[in-house]
Amino acid sequence: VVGGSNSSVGEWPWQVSLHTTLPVQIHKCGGSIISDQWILTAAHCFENFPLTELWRVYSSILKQSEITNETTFFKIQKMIVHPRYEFSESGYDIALLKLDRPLNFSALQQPTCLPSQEEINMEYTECWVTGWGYTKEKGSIEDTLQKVKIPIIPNADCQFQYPEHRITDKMLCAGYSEGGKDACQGDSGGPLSCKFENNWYVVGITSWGEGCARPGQPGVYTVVAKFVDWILEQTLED
Ligand SMILES: COC(=O)Nc1ccc2c(c1)CCCCCCC[C@H](NC(=O)/C=C/c1cc(Cl)ccc1-n1cnnn1)c1nc-2c(Cl)[nH]1
Repeated sequence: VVGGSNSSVGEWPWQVSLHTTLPVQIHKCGGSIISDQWILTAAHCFENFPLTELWRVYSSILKQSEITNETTFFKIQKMIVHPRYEFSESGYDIALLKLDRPLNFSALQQPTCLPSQEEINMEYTECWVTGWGYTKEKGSIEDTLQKVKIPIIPNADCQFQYPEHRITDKMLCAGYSEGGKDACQGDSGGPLSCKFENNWYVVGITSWGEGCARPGQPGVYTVVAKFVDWILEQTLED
């Protein structure tokens, strides 16, 4: 996250850190708790790491330094990548992870709400992107979970800013025309969380952008509302 600040304990209790263990253990992506056994994240995180055995899910973490060999984690029982995903910039950048066991909700780990399916993206006026990603383009993973408030912008404006891309209705863009605040490498898969009538919703999944926090190059997010049917089909089936 570029231009953000440190989150406090329990501020984003649905945020998880997804690690792979080989060749060394490192943070790879963010994710969001949406039920006691399901994590919502980005499909692109698994492109070169499709084996569930290689992944660890850490919840109720504020600092990456809290993670040691003794820290408990969840294994992934099932990984569902959207069947129409090809690469981030063509959309459908969404995946579901079923945990090997249900997690117990607490102040530090609990689900966020899925948005309703109506097109109300523009009514969200309080949206934040969170993650342990870089704070500048050639950065490194942050220890403390970062947060930054970023406005959702109309897709028409976003399409003008990305003339070589097709910004679909299943993508949303968020950013400041002057840049300076954005997601960045290591944040993907994490939530764009919006507060609406005193509840928090995972409105977007951090997906891609041209550089980080550049003027006129907003971040592009998967519109979760467009996939609620798919999410329910995949998760309620179990
Ligand atoms: C010590 O541990 C580490 O350094 N870990 C570690 C450190 C970094 C990374 C990994 C692990 C995961 C790589 C593979 C999966 C994921 C591959 C793609 C992923 N993209 C993003 O997270 C965000 C993109 C992004 C999203 C928005 Cl909305 C706006 C601008 C964006 N950016 C444009 N340019 N940079 N950001 C990424 N993530 C990383 C890179 Cl490197 N790129």
